[in-house]
Amino acid sequence: MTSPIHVMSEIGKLKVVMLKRPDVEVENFTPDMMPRLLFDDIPYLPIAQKEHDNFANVLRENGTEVLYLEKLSAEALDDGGEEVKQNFLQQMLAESGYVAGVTHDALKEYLLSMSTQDMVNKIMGGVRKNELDFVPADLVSAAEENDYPFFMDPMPNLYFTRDPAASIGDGLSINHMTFAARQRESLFMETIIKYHHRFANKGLNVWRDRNHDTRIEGGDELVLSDHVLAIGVSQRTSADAIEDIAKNLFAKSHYDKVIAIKIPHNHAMMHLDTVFTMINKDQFTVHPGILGEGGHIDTWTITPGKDGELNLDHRTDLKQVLKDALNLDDLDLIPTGNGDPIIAGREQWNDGSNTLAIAPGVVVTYNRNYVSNELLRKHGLKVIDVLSSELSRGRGGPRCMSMPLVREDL
Ligand SMILES: NC(=[NH2+])NCCC[C@H](N)C(=O)O
Repeated sequence: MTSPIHVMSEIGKLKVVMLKRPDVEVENFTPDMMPRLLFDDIPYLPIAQKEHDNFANVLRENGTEVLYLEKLSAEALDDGGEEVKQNFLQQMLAESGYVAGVTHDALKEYLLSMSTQDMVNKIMGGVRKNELDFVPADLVSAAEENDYPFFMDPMPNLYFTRDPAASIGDGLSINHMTFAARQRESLFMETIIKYHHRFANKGLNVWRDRNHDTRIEGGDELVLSDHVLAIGVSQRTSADAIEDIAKNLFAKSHYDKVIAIKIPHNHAMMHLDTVFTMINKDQFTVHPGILGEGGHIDTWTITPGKDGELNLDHRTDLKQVLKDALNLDDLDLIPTGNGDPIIAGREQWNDGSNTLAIAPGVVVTYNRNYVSNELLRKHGLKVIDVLSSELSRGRGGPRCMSMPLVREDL
């Protein structure tokens, strides 16, 4: 039997993927909450959903089974039974700021009065104060800022299923994320892996769990082969988390090389996959803006050292580093926006480098990045472009919006 998670590359034919259909969480906030929630605009929900359904259909038409985070989460809680559901809720409330107390109790009662699916959707969508027939009378609540409309914030970034967890080999990392706006997200994946009948007790390896202080996100974790990973040192992933996961992988898996790639620490390029993705055995997209003079960039190739320690090799020629790690004679680095500074900047902002390979040389991209798409076609790739006007407002593209669970081996 194949493992429910099996991902040995970025490009093997995509067999099973997990998505999250955007719902009320992407519009249940005001402009002043946007920076904190990591959004630059508020999507128009009906169109965002249409676009997302288009994305899911494209994947299905190409032979991929599409699973949904929201559905798996509810099923996992039902599979786990009453105690699991109670514990999940306790943890979610604690991470939302309510370890105990009157508000905790009122929220718990409110959420438990719903079906499991409605409860999950409600937690994802956010709980407003005016939904509950309850005004907290304790000092903590009274002393707090009263105008804030939410008891529990919405989680608008959930449709970027790539980030809270990442499939690697026959296992995954469940991530401690950087910003508070996203930290609760990975609790859903932890619950699915532990209790959903499709995943529980199937020998899955958790290479690193969410109980850490150091930060890592799936947008930075790229599976280049069954031996090599690339991980971004970015706004969202810290060097110490990379060392930690490298040590675990070297000790327990067939992975023996991690290429750490340092990218600018900013919102436009928050993850490695916003500036660099693998799309074929010897082809990558790369945003020219991350390469310094002469095309150089800081990379550290990490390999197992003595007594569980790590060896580091610092190099700046990305192309050569990749060629060496993947045993390739040549390699095609395709620049976002064809290298034009205006187009590259604009199309990178709209996730023009954030391609999802669904087979070697076959990629799903946003249709709005037409210059980059045309260039990919010129380089021999099959490009399937999907609708993107509203989805792109969350600052993530097809790779961010998908968590591959099973890919065919190459
Ligand atoms: N893998 C990715 N590039 N994900 C994009 C995530 C975008 C999201 N708004 C965030 O800032 O977290």
